[in-house]
Amino acid sequence: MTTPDAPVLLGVSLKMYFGHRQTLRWAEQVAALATRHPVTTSGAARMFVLPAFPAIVPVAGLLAGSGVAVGAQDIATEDSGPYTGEVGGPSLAEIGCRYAEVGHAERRRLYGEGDTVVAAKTAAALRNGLTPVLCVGERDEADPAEAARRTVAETQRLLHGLTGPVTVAYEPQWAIGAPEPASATHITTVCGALRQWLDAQPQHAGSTVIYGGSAGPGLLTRIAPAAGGLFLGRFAHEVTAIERILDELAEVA
Ligand SMILES: O=C[C@H](O)COP(=O)(O)O
Repeated sequence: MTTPDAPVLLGVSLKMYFGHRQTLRWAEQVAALATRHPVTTSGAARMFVLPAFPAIVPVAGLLAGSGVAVGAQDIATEDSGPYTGEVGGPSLAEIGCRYAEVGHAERRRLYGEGDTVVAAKTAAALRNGLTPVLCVGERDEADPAEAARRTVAETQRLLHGLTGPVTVAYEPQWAIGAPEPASATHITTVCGALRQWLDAQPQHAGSTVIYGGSAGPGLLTRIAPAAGGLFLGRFAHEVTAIERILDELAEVA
C-alpha cells in the first residue's frame, strides 16, 4: 500500500552547529512559522526538530502548541544503568521526545558505530515509543539502481526482527555536507525502492521515507511522492528557507 496522501514530513537536525541561545531563538522562529503557515496548520505537512540534548527541554517548551515535534540526535542502546555519557530512551520519552535519530553517517564515521549498534539503537527507540529516524544510504556515489539495491538491503538488515513505524531517512553519505543534493532521479529511484520495500512490511505500517543530504528549497517538489519529505541540515538554519519549502508545498497542493 502506498501512502501518497500522507502529510509531508520535514525534519531538521541542528547537529552541533548552534549554541544554546541561538537554538532557542531559532526554535522560537520555527514555532511562529508553524503556527501561522497554512501548510502546517492544515496538517498537509508535519515537522520535527532534533536539537542538541541540553536544548531538548526548552525547545519542546517553545514548540508546544505549534504542532512541531521534538526529538534527539542519538539514543543509548540500553534503557538505564552504568553507561556514562549516554541518554536512554525512557528519559527521552519522559522529556517529550517523539523521535530519535540513529545511524547517521557522522556517527558511523566519527564514532565507530556499526550495524549492530545502529540496530540496537533502533530497537531502543521503538521499545520506548519513539520513532527512529533511521539514516541509511550508500557511502560512495553509485548509479541509482545499485544505490537502491544497497540501501534497501541495509534497511532490511537494520530492521530485522523489529516492529513499529520508522522514519527512514535516505542520506547518501556522499551528499551530506555537499554543495548540492543527489540528483532527483537518484533520490526518487532509491526512495521509491525503500517505499516499495516498506509497503510490503506490515510490521512497519505507518512508516515514512524522507531524503536528507544537502536538501533545501527547490528539491521536495521534484522528488515527491517517492520521498515523503526532507531531512534538513544546514539549509534549515535560516528559518526563511523552511518557509520557502512550505510555500512550495502550498503551490503544488
Ligand atoms: O542530518 C541531516 C543531514 O545529514 C543533512 O545535512 P546537510 O543538509 O547539512 O548536508
